[in-house]
Amino acid sequence: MIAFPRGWFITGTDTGVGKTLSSSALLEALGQAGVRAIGMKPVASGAEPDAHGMLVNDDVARLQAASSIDAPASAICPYLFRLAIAPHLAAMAEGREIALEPILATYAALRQRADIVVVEGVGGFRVPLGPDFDTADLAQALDLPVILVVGMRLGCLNHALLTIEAIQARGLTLAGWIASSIDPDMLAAAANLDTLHRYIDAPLLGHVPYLPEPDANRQRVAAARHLDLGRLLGNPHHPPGTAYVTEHNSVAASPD
Ligand SMILES: Nc1ncnc2c1ncn2[C@@H]1O[C@H](COP(=O)(O)OP(=O)(O)OP(=O)(O)O)[C@@H](O)[C@H]1O
Ligand SMILES: C[C@H](N)[C@H](N)CCCCCC(=O)O
Ligand SMILES: [Mg+2]
Repeated sequence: MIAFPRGWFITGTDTGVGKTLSSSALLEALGQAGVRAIGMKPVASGAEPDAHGMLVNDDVARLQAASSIDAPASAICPYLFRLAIAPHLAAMAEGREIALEPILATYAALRQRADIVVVEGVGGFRVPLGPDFDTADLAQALDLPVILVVGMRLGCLNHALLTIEAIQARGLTLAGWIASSIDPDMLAAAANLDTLHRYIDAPLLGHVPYLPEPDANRQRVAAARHLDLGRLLGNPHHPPGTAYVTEHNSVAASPD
């Protein structure tokens, strides 16, 4: 019996900070460890028509490519909108509303097929989805531990600490955080990382350095090498006989 968590809700300090890169890298590492893992993007805004006129969202495509289980975009993204704007506004522009139930149904269906579901939010932790709910409510409804991706740029300290306050205010568990160096010119980057280390009472799951790799698949594989899956999955209290992922991403039986 492999004792895996059901998955994680991936949030970020903002939009464009590395949630998709980190989510796909996590999926990559899980797949390499033999785990049946699939990515989910409940709400995506910003899509372009492909050669067949089908709307394609880059996040969804990257999560699909990283997953070890095949699924069509519609099975992992119940709400896909054309305009690359706040999702509730993108929905409004199409005369649609985002509701919780279809998202929970999509997640439940994925849970039937995968050991682990990596759910990528949209933007930061408190993005409005409709008149009476937002992404924090969604995280709460999914009841998954949260991984925070901190985009390392000036301003990230405040965004990270406020986001963690909001996560905890919802009674959710911060399973860990990932630093993503999105700004190669950030001043005092190491000192900022050290400050986050001291303030954040949750494990650093990895620091993804600046990876200017234009190919998304190669960038994902490179980023996966910087994640410590053992720290995310492993813990000192494995019940004897369960299997877990070691720091070398190999599934191993825990010592009796
Ligand atoms: N560590 C990094 N090194 C180099 N480029 C990065 C890094 N992290 C993210 N990027 C790039 O920054 C852009 C935004 O990253 P990503 O799409 O993962 O952000 P996001 O938080 O998922 O954004 P959104 O809110 O739109 O979902 C992408 O082009 C990605 O390749
Ligand atoms: C379009 C972008 N890439 C994201 N998908 C949506 C980001 C929503 C941010 C909303 C906000 O906090 O202002
Ligand atoms: Mg994304």
